[in-house]
Amino acid sequence: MFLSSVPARVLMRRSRSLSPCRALQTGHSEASRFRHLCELDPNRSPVARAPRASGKSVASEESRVQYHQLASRWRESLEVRRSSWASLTASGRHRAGHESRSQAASAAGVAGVISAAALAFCFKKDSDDKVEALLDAARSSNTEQLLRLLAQGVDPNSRHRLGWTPLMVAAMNRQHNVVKVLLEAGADPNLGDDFSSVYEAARQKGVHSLEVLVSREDEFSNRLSSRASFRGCSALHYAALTDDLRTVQMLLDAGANPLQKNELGHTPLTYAKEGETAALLKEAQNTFAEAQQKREAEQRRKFPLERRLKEHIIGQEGAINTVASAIRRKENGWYDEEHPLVFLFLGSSGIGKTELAKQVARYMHKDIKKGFIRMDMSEFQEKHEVAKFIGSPPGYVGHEEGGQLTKQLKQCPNAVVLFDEVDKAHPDVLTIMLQLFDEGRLTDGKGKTIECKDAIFIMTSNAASDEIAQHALQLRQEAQEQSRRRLAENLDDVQKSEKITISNTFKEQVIRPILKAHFRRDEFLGRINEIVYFLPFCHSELIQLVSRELHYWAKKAKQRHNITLLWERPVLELLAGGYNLHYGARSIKHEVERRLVNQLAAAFEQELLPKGCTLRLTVDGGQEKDGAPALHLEMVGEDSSGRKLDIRPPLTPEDVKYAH
Ligand SMILES: Nc1ncnc2c1ncn2[C@@H]1O[C@H](COP(=O)(O)OP(=O)(O)OP(=O)(O)O)[C@@H](O)[C@H]1O
Repeated sequence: MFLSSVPARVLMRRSRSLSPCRALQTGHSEASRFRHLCELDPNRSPVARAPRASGKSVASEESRVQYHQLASRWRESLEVRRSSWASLTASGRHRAGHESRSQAASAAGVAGVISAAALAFCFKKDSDDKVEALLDAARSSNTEQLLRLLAQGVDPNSRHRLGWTPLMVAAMNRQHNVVKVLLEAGADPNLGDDFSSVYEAARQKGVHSLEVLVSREDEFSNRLSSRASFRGCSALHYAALTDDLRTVQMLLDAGANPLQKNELGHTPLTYAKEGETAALLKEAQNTFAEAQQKREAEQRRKFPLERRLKEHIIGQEGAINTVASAIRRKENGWYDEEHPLVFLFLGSSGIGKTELAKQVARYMHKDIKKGFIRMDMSEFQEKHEVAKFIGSPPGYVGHEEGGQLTKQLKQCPNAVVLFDEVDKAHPDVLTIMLQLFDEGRLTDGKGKTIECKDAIFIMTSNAASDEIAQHALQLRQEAQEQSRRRLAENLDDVQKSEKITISNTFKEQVIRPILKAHFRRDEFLGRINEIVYFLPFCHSELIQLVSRELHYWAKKAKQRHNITLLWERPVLELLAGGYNLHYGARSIKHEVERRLVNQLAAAFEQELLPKGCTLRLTVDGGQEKDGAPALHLEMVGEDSSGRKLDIRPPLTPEDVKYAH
């Protein structure tokens, strides 16, 4: 366990003379000098400076000695507490063994529990001790001990309780042999440090910052600033910090990524001094970037974006192909780098416009939270709401808050930005968007400009959705008629008949005038790279949607109640009948909830579903109130026979009578 409470007496002494907090406040306090910590800008080099030789350095040397004496005393007290715990559990184990022979069964049971807990504690303690020993060996360059522990199966990637790994320790302390042994044993050179700063770690672990400081200095390095943040630093960052060319080379040879950024967004090169190490890292960055580009291109070839998108989106093949082609042009450098990519997604509600935008963001960015910005444009219908969009100018209310769009774009200038229901936005907001699309930059209320030429802007609109839906239905009908005629000759054509394409004539003669009327400006439409059409679902797509929804509930039933759900094609057909053109996939979700999930919940409440049972969904001739065939739940027996569940409607006529 960690040092949990620093004795008050010690704390008082420390806080008067050695407090890191005081060092932080005064900057030039005795404490900060004696500890060699250069309290530099925490965003820049976190390496400690060498102590300055001054008249006061004698005093600071005394304090240093005093501090290390205190630290060793805490360490002793920690050891005492550890060993008393161990002896306590050991005696528990012994007593438990003794009692199980001589006392009653109940006592033996209790002792068994205690001994199991003690055993678990001992195992845990043993493995914690081994990790500690490994870290210790890495720091003190005890390769013999290191090899022995690794041979015993201690994970070379295990972490100190404050977050660093043995490889980081070795890199920071220039222990070349240790670095070599650890890399050979499978240590990952790209792991990032979980340790942030002394104060942050103390806050997170709920312990005194002094304890963290002692650990960091004694068990990692005493050459680092306590204020700087180290989260995300890899072994390569630490090797660059100490200007250790040999370790840098070894880590790079073992596959360390020189482009990896820590939490502050710095690569190892940021911390390297000008010279051989920096030159090596620069070269490695170029080589790594080239190799990475090749790998990504290979990945894209093997697993094209279209396929990735189709894993999440049912149907909408035309939309997926249009978007994927535009992104492919951008990724391969076949695009106009002066302008961001702009799409307009058209189609009725619930057919995958938002979902496609989200999937594009997921593909482009690992951090989907920052990489996907969603703006509901119905919130910007009034002229004065422009200020909410990009922030108010100085002197106006809310100036300090900044704008909703600009704030998020600043954090991720190449985000995927979704402008939902764009046709609802005020014309002044559209003017700002036009500037954004045209110039690829935006100036916020504070006069700061954000460059976002690499962003992808997606607008959605329900304008012309009825016309698109009707046109698509008509095309499908025509295609079906045609395939019916061909059916006798060629069966393969039946499936293909569901794929339709919106004609250019329809786009120009029907859609464009509607969009013009909505946006009232040609230049706005002219800045859109692709207008993407989302069509109503065809029958086979509805079946896929229903099937996906049923699998979702089947998984939940299994996980939560260990109930297995089975169904066959007629169930899919029945539920697909609940499709409503105006609500899209949402109507399928509602239909499944209404017909199936409601019944499951009622049966569960009436205790008709024992744990581990198997239920089959069936469709029978009986009709529900709306005239549709009824969906029933059958309990499946061991011989596969089915017994229909008699689920009472939640509100029976008797209930109604009593309610009155
Ligand atoms: N083509 C699709 N494939 C799979 N799921 C879909 C599809 N279309 C819609 N959904 C699901 O339906 C829900 C609503 O979809 P989405 O938010 O994309 O609708 P939308 O077209 O943006 O409509 P709205 O403008 O009403 O938001 C989501 O849960 C989504 O996963």
